Amino acid sequence: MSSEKVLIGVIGGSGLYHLDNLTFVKHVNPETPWGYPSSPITIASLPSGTLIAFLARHGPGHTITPSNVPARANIAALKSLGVRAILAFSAVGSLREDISPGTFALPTQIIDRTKGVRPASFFDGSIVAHAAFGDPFSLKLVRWLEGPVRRALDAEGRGVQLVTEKTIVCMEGPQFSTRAESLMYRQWGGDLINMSVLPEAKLAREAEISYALIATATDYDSWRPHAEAVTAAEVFKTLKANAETSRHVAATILEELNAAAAQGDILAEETGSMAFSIMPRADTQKQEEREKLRFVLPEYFSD
Ligand SMILES: CSC[C@H]1O[C@H](OP(=O)(O)O)[C@H](O)[C@@H]1O
Ligand SMILES: Nc1ncnc2[nH]cnc12
Repeated sequence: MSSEKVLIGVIGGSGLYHLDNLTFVKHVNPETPWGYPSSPITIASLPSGTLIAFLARHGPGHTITPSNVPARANIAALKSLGVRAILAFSAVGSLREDISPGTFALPTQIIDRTKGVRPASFFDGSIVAHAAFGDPFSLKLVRWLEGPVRRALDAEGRGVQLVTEKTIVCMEGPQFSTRAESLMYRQWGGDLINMSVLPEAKLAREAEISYALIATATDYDSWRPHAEAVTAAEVFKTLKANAETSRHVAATILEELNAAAAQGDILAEETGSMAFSIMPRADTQKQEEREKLRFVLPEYFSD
């Protein structure tokens, strides 16, 4: 564990393997009870000297498939550094005509289409917990982000639009969806699609970390009649510009985000949220399981 606490963690997705305008401090690679994170975590300082943590979800050279991202180690490692709020970025497909490639979105709902092959809980032994997940993103954090992200996009001057209140489908991959699936997700109410927001968002909730996603649209997936179905080449066309804009957004808002997290209100929904989710059998809990869980939730599993 680090002695310097870092409140804000940033997870970079496809195309976003580093941030700009930060002073590099060090790399850390905490071993967690769930293994090592996707990559060493970069600790960097903002102009004020405030530290933030950056983690590349697929590794710095994009060598980890969405199904193999060590999400438990990633979230546990960030929590061990003191992280209380995560701003995650993701390249996503659009399921709506008005969300054109290049658009940024702050989703508020998720439809889970992963296939049960990803470990999705810290509670996989005999200590049972049922985290609330009706609102899978931290709504206070999402609402807070709207203004600063919109202002950052306006200031960049590329005309990038921000849309809110959207539903993201998380599919297993690594292959993209069929046309029939893509059409079905639209009927279900999906607006965006990726392969990464789960189990990341679930694990952040279990670790009592406020979590929000900036979804950056790269393509129209495969639902449009008479249009090509999505290919990786199509995604790559927009990925670089989206990553540049993501870096601009991060550089613009992180100082303010850290100040808001330090003040506390945007963390309020998640802090303490697991207190009534863990089945109350402390007397029978196995010591080795308590030790593992102490790594992410010291509040509930300290002796
Ligand atoms: C490169 S296309 C599919 C890939 O991109 C997204 O990654 P991330 O969410 O980490 O930006 C999507 O979820 C898939 O993993
Ligand atoms: N169409 C798509 N489906 C799933 N994940 C994606 N990431 C970027 N575009 C995607």
